[in-house]
Amino acid sequence: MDPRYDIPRRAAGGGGGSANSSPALGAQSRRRKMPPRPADFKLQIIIIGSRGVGKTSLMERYTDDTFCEACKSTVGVDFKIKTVELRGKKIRLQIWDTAGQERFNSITSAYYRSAKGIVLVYDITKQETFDDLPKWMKMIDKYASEEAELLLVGNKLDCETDRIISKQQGERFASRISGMRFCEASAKDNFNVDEIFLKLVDDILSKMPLEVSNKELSNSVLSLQPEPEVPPELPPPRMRCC
Ligand SMILES: Nc1nc2c(ncn2[C@@H]2O[C@H](COP(=O)(O)OP(=O)(O)OP(=O)(O)O)[C@@H](O)[C@H]2O)c(=O)[nH]1
Repeated sequence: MDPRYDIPRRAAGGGGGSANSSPALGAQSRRRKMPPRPADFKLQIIIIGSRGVGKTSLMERYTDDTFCEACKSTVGVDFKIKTVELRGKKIRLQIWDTAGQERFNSITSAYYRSAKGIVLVYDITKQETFDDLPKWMKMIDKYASEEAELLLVGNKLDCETDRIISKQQGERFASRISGMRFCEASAKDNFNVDEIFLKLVDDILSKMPLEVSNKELSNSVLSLQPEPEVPPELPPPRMRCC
């Protein structure tokens, strides 16, 4: 993986060995403990694509390193937060996972506008999820910001023997859309999952003019009051369970 993608790995065993320290040392280290540095930056990323392509699985693999074999379909939208460090900045990522079912489009479309990055997913073993891509591009054109970074992901790479959509087909689709990147991944095998999100964030940061990023930076540092996780005009996301 690119060494610039310097993400804090979840500490194995939960917290630097303090569980084995003596009580006195524990108290001492507690006194010395610095409060975590607040995030410099907030970014929203939205995951879209047809039903069952693995949007939730990619999000959960990235944020919690878990995989669910028999998940329920997402209803409306769900989200997770993950903090990453990139280009010397601490970035708080808000990742929106949207329902693939068309009947939720009126809810999910409201979340496109604020996304700085869009992950469009299809399933390499399901032709119809690839055929649906132009429909999702129409949603992007209609509802997303023109500046949003786009990444096309062919998921379920672990199912190579059932593959219907070749890598070249995915590449060709992405190459026809200005600035769209492409990769294949497997949420199940945890292949290319970190890379999807980190590459997208890196692209977002790299295209931000310095003055804009400084402005956004100071805005986010100044607005330390709790921010609403959901845009106020939108209904709260409906959570799913596995
Ligand atoms: N083999 C394999 N199965 C996967 C992978 N990712 C997801 N799945 C499975 O595909 C099914 C659908 O996954 P979800 O993550 O719920 O798909 P989704 O796109 O969020 O679906 P909707 O919420 O209905 O839009 C589940 O049974 C997952 O276990 C993968 O990389 N490989």
